[in-house]
Amino acid sequence: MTSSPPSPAEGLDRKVFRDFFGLASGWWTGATASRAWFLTAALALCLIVNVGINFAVNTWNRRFFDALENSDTATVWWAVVVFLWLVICAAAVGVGIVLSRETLQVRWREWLIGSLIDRWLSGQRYYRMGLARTEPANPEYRIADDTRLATEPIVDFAIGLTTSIVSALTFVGVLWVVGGSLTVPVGSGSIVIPGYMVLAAIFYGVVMSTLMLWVGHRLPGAVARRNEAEAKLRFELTRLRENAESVALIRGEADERRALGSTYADLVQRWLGVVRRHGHITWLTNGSGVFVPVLPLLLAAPKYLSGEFTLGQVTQLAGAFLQVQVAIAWLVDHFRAIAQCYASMQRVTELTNAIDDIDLDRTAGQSGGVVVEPAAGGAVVLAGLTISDRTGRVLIDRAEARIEPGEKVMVSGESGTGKSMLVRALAGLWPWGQGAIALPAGGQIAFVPERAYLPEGSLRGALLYPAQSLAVDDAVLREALVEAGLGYLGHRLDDVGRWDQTLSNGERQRLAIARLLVQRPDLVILDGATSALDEGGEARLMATLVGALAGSTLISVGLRPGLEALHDRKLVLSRADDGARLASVPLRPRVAQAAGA
Ligand SMILES: Nc1ncnc2c1ncn2[C@@H]1O[C@H](COP(=O)(O)OP(=O)(O)OP(=O)(O)O)[C@@H](O)[C@H]1O
Repeated sequence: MTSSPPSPAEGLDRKVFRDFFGLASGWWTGATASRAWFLTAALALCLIVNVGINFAVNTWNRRFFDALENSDTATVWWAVVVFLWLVICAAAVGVGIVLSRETLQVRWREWLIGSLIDRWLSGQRYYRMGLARTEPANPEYRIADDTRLATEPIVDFAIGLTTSIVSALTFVGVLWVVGGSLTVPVGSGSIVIPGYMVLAAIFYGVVMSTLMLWVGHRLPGAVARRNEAEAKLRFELTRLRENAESVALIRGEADERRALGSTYADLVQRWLGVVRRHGHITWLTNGSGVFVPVLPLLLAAPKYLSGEFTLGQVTQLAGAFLQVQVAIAWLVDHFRAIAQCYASMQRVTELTNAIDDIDLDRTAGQSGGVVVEPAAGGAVVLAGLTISDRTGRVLIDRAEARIEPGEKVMVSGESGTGKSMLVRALAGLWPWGQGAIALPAGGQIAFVPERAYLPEGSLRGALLYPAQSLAVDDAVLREALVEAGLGYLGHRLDDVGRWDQTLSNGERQRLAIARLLVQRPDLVILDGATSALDEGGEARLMATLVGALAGSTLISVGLRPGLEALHDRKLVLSRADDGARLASVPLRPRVAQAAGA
């Protein structure tokens, strides 16, 4: 059962922003910089022109209402024509904003996904994080969805911020110039408040934003916790699907249902927490939504009634007040999106931090790390190889071995003595420990685990994987299938499907061996690669492999004793308290057996 997802701290952590922007700003500085800056500049230009159009509409309002008040028919008609042009310009700039904004979002996310996938896949980090148990839950969701949920709102924030600043400067100017000062009688004298509409607009905006921050500061944490619970539910459903056969065979549905029910109940609780906080925020947003259009009319009313303002000026001031409000309180409008975005940024940075940590682990292992290097001469050499786990517990102690080119060596030992660890170390996937492994330089190396990976696609693709570009004749592929005991699949080379699901365990293992017969690597390392076959079938398949790859070095782990005859030597791991010991045991010469097989 997976553990409950961690609850992110409430509030916003600045490190998350720093880490995320450190990562995501690479789009503007790397090879993609010219495209990134072009889209950014295009968007900024559209936004500035858009504020210009808003200013023109605001001025238009004043002219139009003044003309109505003065029954000036000629100006009213002129205003109608100008308005039609303003509509066309507003529509065109709107299209410009949508296209530049969405293209920027798509391209930025494309870059971010690409760079995350590169970081995740390179150096087998996707696998090593699992081994080290430091992988954050659902990395695939973080790469596929959180990148979108994090980047899209940031672009929208940037748009809101740019529009707000330009708009605030423009319309504060309108309020200042058109609104003028207000003279308030006090006792026998009076007080003059200069730019009173500006002061009122700024005061109202700041008060509302502060209230919003105060009421909404717990929302980001609540959204992050809900997203974690969503991710857990998805993970558990996926895990159930992946283990469908095992669960179905032991009739585990009721237990799974109970576990899923408790996960879903937790999600619902966290969701309701978000709903409650949205409710609190809506008090403010809706109240303010009704109040804001009326407030400037109330503020302008005294000067209109005293004849200082025309109707046009009142309309213009009301519009400008609203624009300043929207500008100052842009945070209010975007609060929910910030919360959503923060949670996703956090999930992306958790993944990149885990990736960085696994690299640190590799280079700064307590004992210097296992060094895997190519060496001339073609031999596989283990020199002072100690393999430990991440805590420093020694699993294999100071192993020494030299496997000559073409030699066939069997690695055996009781369960848990570290045979698979040795294979991981040979593959460069287990960094913890010390000592050195030399592998043949330039030679092709194939690792075949117990459950061979078969990609989706044609059978031909599965046989050639990962050397898809290898030009191999169909006859050779069919011959390999026949030799591996899969001759009946020979006519299905181009059949596309999920071969990993349609083949049985034994067939999958035979296919992995057929792959070796096609690709003919110089060094083959098998880890339980034929364990699903019956003893006779395994012996025949191994004899075929040994015979076909006579010149290749073979290291095979976990094979039944009956196969000793096909190997030159045995490396035996024997359990000891301070780490298993590796010893070399000679076997009878195999030439005759292999040839006779
Ligand atoms: N990811 C891991 N992190 C820490 N320790 C691990 C990890 N995987 C395995 N081990 C431990 O390392 C030891 C050796 O495991 P390994 O899988 O290499 O044994 P093995 O000899 O291949 O066993 P078997 O024959 O049963 O497959 C075991 O004690 C196991 O618990």
